[in-house]
Amino acid sequence: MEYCLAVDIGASSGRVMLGNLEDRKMKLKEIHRFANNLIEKNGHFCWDITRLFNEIKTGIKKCNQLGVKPVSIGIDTWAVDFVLLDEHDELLTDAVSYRDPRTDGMMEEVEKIIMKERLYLETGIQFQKFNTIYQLYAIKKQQPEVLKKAKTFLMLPDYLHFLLTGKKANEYTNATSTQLLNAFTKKWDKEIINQLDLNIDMFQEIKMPKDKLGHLKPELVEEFGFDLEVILPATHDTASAVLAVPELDETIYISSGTWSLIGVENDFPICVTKALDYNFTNEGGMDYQFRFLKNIMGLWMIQEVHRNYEQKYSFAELVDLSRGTSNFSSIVNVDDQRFLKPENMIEEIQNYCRETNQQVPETPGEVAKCIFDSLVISYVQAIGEIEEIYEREFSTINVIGGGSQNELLNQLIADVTKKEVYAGPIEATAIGNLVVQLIALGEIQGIHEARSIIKQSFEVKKYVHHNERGGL
Ligand SMILES: Nc1ncnc2c1ncn2[C@@H]1O[C@H](COP(=O)(O)OP(=O)(O)O)[C@@H](O)[C@H]1O
Ligand SMILES: C[C@H](O)[C@H](O)[C@@H](O)C(=O)COP(=O)(O)O
Ligand SMILES: [Mg+2]
Repeated sequence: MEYCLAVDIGASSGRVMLGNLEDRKMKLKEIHRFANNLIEKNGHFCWDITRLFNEIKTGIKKCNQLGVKPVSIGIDTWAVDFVLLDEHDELLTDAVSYRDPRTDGMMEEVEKIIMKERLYLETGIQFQKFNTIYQLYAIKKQQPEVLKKAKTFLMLPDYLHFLLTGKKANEYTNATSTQLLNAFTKKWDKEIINQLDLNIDMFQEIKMPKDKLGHLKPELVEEFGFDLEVILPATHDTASAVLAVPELDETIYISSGTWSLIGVENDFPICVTKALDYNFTNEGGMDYQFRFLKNIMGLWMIQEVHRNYEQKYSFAELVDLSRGTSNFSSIVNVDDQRFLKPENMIEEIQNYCRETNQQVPETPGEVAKCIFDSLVISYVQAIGEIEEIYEREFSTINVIGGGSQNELLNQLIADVTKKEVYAGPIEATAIGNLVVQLIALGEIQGIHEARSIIKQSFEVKKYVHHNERGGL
């Protein structure tokens, strides 16, 4: 019975989870949790990558207090963001966030060189202004000397694994989110990279989930009191999360955290014109599966409202406050770019409602209800697009991640879609991270057995639509 460590760092919080199998059930223990947030550094919105690494080390050391010695560790985070290293393996860049405005206008600049249709056919990746391709193009335009000096490109989980082991590689699932990896060759698309002159030599070898990257640097073995082997999970957190969906047949998943990622799992990329028009993406998964999904602004909006109210209301309290506002029904387009990084989310929502001649939310409950109702509208739109492209209906929706604790939202989804809604596992990302390690260690045969174990190990709540409640 081996213990493994999964480190899941989302945009709002990180957690170090200890996992193992007992009687063919998965046991999961949260041994460290920490906040994550943007910081302003050198004029950009960044992640405090040094603090995040120190939090990981704090979590690893807590194993000693528990008297356990895990054998492996894997780290996953959000997608697209990266760092560049110089010839001495020192940081050339900060860990700039995808919410930073440095990529404003870059998609249009790239499109002057590579047509959208071609980029989509080669990579299958959605057009988001924050994709890695546009972040790198921004560096090329704004700091050309930095791109020229770069010897190593590492996405954030790659970099954290490098800090642990000294080994460099780009993990496949996260690399697909860059919009620079070819969906068919599964390798860096050298033609696209060279056409944009993005320094092809800095990209590293593509490694797959289950690959063993290496053991800890000796000084860390000394610091922790035990060794660990890095076994690559699906380092894109959503790729890990979807591995933990207990039942995928007939199911549309909603990975509900800072973002809402809504989609289905596929054996091949879907790059048809309609998928491009609806801006769906084909992110890579373990065993070369694809996640055909759409990004929806997600619970980021309520996170910002929580911050605007200076954490006066918990997320659960904001949900409860929204229940008492049934006569409030204003809706915003959650996917409007104005909500990606507004100065003040409450004011941005109020301005939107004012500009669209709708009732302006004034109380915390009204603001929260506007967000939850508006998210469901966007989910319904995406579900309709998925069923149109697949030319079939899906009978169930599985909400995974922290957002699956929002019982009001889960019920709203069931009421409006009239589909069965399953909520959980909450820590789907960490669970998906762990199953990959356990598969690599030979403790689980493969993803089918893993999903069966997950189904028996974790609570999933069911919601059905209540006729008397009606829709929105
Ligand atoms: N008790 C709760 N009730 C309702 N919503 C909750 C609760 N706990 C967490 N959430 C929601 O879960 C979100 C965080 O989900 P999580 O998957 O941890 O995000 P990420 O991985 O992006 O950091 C919060 O923004 C909040 O909206
Ligand atoms: C920017 C990306 O679209 C984003 O990272 C998304 O892919 C994702 O992984 C979100 O994860 P959270 O846990 O931060 O919601
Ligand atoms: Mg997450």
